[in-house]
Amino acid sequence: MARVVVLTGVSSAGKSSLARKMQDQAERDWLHVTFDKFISMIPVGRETSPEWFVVRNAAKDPDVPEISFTSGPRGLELRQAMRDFVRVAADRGIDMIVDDVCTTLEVDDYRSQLAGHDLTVVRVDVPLAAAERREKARGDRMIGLTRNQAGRIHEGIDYDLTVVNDDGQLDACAARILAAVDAND
Ligand SMILES: Nc1ncnc2c1ncn2[C@@H]1O[C@H](COP(=O)(O)OP(=O)(O)OP(=O)(O)O)[C@@H](O)[C@H]1O
Repeated sequence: MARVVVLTGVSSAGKSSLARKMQDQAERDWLHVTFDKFISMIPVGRETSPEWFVVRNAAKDPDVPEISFTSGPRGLELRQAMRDFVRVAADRGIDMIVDDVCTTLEVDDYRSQLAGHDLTVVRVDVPLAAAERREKARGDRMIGLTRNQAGRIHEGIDYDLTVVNDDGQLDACAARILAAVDAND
């Protein structure tokens, strides 16, 4: 049985940062599996297309940028392939921290594929203002993606744990998740 922690939250919530912090803090070796790496395997410049991932202006107010990012047919297959990979690696006994932006569909699939493993699904929350500040500061993110995800991704999901990764809270959030996983042992 493997231990798998799925970190889900809006873009710039700090999922990757948290995963790396958990790796630093933990004594055991966790593999960090991130959707960013799967996207980076697509030929550069072709990531956004009707086939892979579709970017649309979703602004309700012209002064408030909002961008929707949805999967085309190959994007859906790639997302499924990432979850399949997580299942295969877990079956081989590899402990993983997975960072992904999940809706109910993805969380339900992780739960069904990882039945028999020790799975903890964590909502990585953050005040929208802090996430939007980070989104701007990063310089490599589409402005308005965080706001669009914040309005829809958490609906109907039953989380095992919620952490609020506000500014300065990275160490504490990582420690809290690791403690929750250890408590399952
Ligand atoms: N607790 C924190 N305090 C301050 N800055 C933070 C905190 N957590 C993350 N950040 C910063 O926020 C930015 C986004 O973090 P990160 O890449 O971890 O987010 P993410 O949720 O993985 O985003 P994406 O889904 O877009 O990949 C980074 O610049 C990171 O340094």
